[in-house]
Amino acid sequence: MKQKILIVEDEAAISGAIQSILSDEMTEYDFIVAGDGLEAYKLLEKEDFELIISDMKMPKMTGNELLTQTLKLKPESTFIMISAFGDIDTAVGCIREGAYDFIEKPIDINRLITSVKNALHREVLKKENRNLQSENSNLKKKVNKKYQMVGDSPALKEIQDIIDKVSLSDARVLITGPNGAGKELVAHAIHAQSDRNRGPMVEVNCAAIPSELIESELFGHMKGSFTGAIKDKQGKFELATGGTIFLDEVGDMSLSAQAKVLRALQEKKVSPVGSDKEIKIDVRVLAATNKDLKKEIEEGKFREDLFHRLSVIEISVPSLNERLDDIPLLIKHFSKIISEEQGTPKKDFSEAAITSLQKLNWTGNIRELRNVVERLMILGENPVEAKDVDSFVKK
Ligand SMILES: Nc1ncnc2c1ncn2[C@@H]1O[C@H](COP(=O)(O)OP(=O)(O)OP(=O)(O)O)[C@@H](O)[C@H]1O
Repeated sequence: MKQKILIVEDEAAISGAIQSILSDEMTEYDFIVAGDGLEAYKLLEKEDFELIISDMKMPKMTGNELLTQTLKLKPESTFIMISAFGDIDTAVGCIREGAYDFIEKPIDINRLITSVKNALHREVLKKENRNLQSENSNLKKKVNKKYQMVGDSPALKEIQDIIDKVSLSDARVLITGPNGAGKELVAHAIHAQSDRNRGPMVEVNCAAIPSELIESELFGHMKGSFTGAIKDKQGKFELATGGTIFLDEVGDMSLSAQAKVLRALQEKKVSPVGSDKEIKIDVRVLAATNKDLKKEIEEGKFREDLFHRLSVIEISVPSLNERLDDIPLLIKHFSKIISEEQGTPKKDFSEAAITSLQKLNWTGNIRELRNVVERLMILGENPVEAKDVDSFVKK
């Protein structure tokens, strides 16, 4: 079905001329004519028009009244006003009221065609923009869902509160806590909620990179700067420009790498290995560790100055054993996402099964709970019962 343009004009000769000229130029639209403002308004109540081209002086309802009433009814409507009485004041008044353009009579055909084409182009852009906005908000919802922190224990609520606050700033955050407790999730949530979410989130697992390569990994290198450097490579700090760098397992970084990271944070610049040029960096730094960094400092394994640079804010993620209240919601959450990911039916867990699970010792924290839920969904009955927990969860 073609989209429609409404022409509102009490002089049939003029509306006929406008209709004939525009329909020759724009064959993809249907042009409908109304003889006065009231007739137009009745049509507008029933149908949508891409554009309304309206005379000002008409019986029953003037163009100005039509403009005001229509914008109340459909605020997104686009109007081009036409008037023989066009003086600057009328034109300015119409535009101020919300009209897109104002054309004086006698109508200059080229001016009319250009104005109509521009208005329609603007409509296309408006639609594209609306689609992009809804796509963007769907994507954001998906990202936020992926990094959603499930749980209603006081400890988790406190963490969520801190995340909400630190997301508004660029402050460095050190996230501590045992393995599998959700440190990485906290880092992603901070990035996703911050203004930097349009930029990249670059993760570096400091424990997984051999100490002789960490400098090149973080700051990049120039071709030929060491054996194996066969081409120039950008470092993670540079790749994270405009976004966030997440230094996971930061407590496992060698002392020499720590010194270089400290310099990068102090000077907000990095130098690729084998280069004397310096690259300015604009990144937010988040770090995580399961080590007790104060103890590492005492033992001479971690630099105190770097610790203070990284831990402007510290978020300590408690073990699952310290927030057993979160277990029921986490089970529900994992059962849902596991069945979605694997296309298997969702399973319920009986009250007794949940209570049994709350009595276990969760040394592997939430990661371990997720694995156990997955195992019980595969091996257990539906609903999963306490006896399934006894049979399939060895502790
Ligand atoms: N509150 C939570 N709600 C839902 N899922 C969670 C929550 N906390 C952690 N998870 C999930 O548990 C798993 C382990 O979390 P994560 O990787 O963030 O832990 P970690 O502390 O960074 O672990 P490690 O120190 O071993 O790297 C992930 O699959 C994560 O999505």
